[in-house]
Amino acid sequence: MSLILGGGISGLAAAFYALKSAPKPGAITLLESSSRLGGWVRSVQSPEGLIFEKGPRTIRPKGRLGANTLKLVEDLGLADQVIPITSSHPTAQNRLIYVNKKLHKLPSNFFSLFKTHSPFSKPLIFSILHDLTTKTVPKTDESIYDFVSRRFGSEVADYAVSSMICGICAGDAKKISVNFLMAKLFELEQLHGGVIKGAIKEMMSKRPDLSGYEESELYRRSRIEKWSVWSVEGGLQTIVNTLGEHLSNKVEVKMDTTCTNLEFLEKGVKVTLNNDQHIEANHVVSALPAPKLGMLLHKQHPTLGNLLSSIEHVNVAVINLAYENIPMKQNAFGFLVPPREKLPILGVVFDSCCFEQADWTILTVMMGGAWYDTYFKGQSKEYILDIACRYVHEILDMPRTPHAQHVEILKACIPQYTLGHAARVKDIQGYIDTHQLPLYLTGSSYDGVGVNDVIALSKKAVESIKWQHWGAQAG
Ligand SMILES: Cc1cc2nc3c(=O)[nH]c(=O)nc-3n(C[C@H](O)[C@H](O)[C@H](O)COP(=O)(O)OP(=O)(O)OC[C@H]3O[C@@H](n4cnc5c(N)ncnc54)[C@H](O)[C@@H]3O)c2cc1C
Ligand SMILES: C=Cc1c2[nH]c(c1C)Cc1[nH]c(c(CCC(=O)O)c1C)Cc1[nH]c(c(C)c1CCC(=O)O)Cc1[nH]c(c(C)c1C=C)C2
Repeated sequence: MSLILGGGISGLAAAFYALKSAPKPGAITLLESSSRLGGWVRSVQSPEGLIFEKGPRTIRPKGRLGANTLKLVEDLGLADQVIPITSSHPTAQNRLIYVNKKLHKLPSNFFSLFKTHSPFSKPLIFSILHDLTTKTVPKTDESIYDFVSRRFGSEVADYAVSSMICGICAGDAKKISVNFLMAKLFELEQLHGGVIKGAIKEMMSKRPDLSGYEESELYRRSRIEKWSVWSVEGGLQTIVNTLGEHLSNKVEVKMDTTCTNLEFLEKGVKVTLNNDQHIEANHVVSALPAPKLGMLLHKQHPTLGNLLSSIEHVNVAVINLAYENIPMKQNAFGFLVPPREKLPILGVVFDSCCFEQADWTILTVMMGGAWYDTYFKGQSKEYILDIACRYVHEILDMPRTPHAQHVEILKACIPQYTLGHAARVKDIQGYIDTHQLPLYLTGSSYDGVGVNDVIALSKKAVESIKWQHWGAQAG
């Protein structure tokens, strides 16, 4: 029997691919501790009929991983429900940062590199020249902040990159490793002696390399129509629901079932459940956050348990605000607040600018992340809502009180790939390989925090399963 732990998008995708890869149909079981599937992918319907995204809201179509997710969505029969945002759409062009009590547009095209854009003190072309003329310092790892300061100068690090890190992992660029979120830039520097030099060389080969991934009709459409990001009708929860329907009758999905201990046997693995029952399986695919998996196997494998638990995750408060018949003055994806502004909000997504919902303006305020304890430790939801409303009023001139709202604190929802993360992940995989544990890892703790990353990792994990063991025992 093949066991999948966790019914978030990673676990569901793992089950989807396991159905394809398994040598014969049958015993795949998925355990989910809560009473719903999807994990952080959650679209809440408000009493007014509005959709509030609590977690992810847009997915990138580009590259191998983007193509892979579009293939999954097409295979699920959801192609007609995809809502694309093209690269000419205002939300793809306008990404804002809030500095010195003002909103500033980040440069979005080649020509804007030659002009001075506030809050930058000189045209960004000087930062590019800085990269072209700066020698490579051989390194194995450094913080994103230090890397960007070194190659492009401190303004780019403070305003553009520190904000981007907040807008992707709610993290502090001074602590996050360059090796993961900016792995590509770092690799270009180390391989070609500079980021821009490397990017130009790589641009010569125009067609994206999709090796290992299938191209779908939807991916071709995304390239022809130049999609920037996409979602689906009903919100991203639709993908989760459709995956759930696709798996029903083929995979045994056990809801409200928490795995409380994992014990590796001479052959296979014994799983303890919250009702004190046990399941034996040939192998386990973990689609749990690393620290949760760490706790489950700590008793038998403390070294592995400690390594998994050392991958830090942060809390994010997500506050959806809705205003009826009050249009916004700005048309943009949203704004981010660079950490040096020392404000209690990370950023605000202008959801209804991307995906209209009748006469409503819908905003999502995200707060906390790496600074959650600094601003919100022990605070109530009412306090958090009040802070969100106050800043939306001050910065965007929306009424002080919204017509509808939804507040939630997502505990330990985003992993932080801090310095040394790549080495930690290597040690984790090294331990699993050395001890020949029938354990396969997926989820956002290891190799990318976005939806595309985790779906692709689930595919890779399932494809690496030694199914012959499974075939021999499941017979
Ligand atoms: C606020 C926010 C905004 C985001 N925005 C974007 C975005 O715009 N675009 C994008 O691409 N990505 C975004 N992401 C990232 C994306 O949401 C994640 O990559 C993805 O949801 C991770 O899914 P997962 O299945 O790996 O983990 P999870 O969603 O954490 O799923 C794990 C599941 O395991 C279950 N579980 C836990 N412990 C046990 C146990 N012991 N036994 C059984 N089950 C257990 C949990 O209940 C959960 O359902 C965002 C994330 C957050 C938090
Ligand atoms: C303010 C907090 C956050 C906002 N979004 C997230 C947080 C923590 C989480 C998040 N956003 C994206 C991803 C996926 C990354 C990926 O690998 O695909 C995650 C985990 C998408 C994203 N959001 C922003 C950018 C630049 C990206 C990358 C993809 C893309 O280019 O679209 C910017 C951004 N995020 C937030 C805001 C307010 C914002 C910009 C104005 C919210």
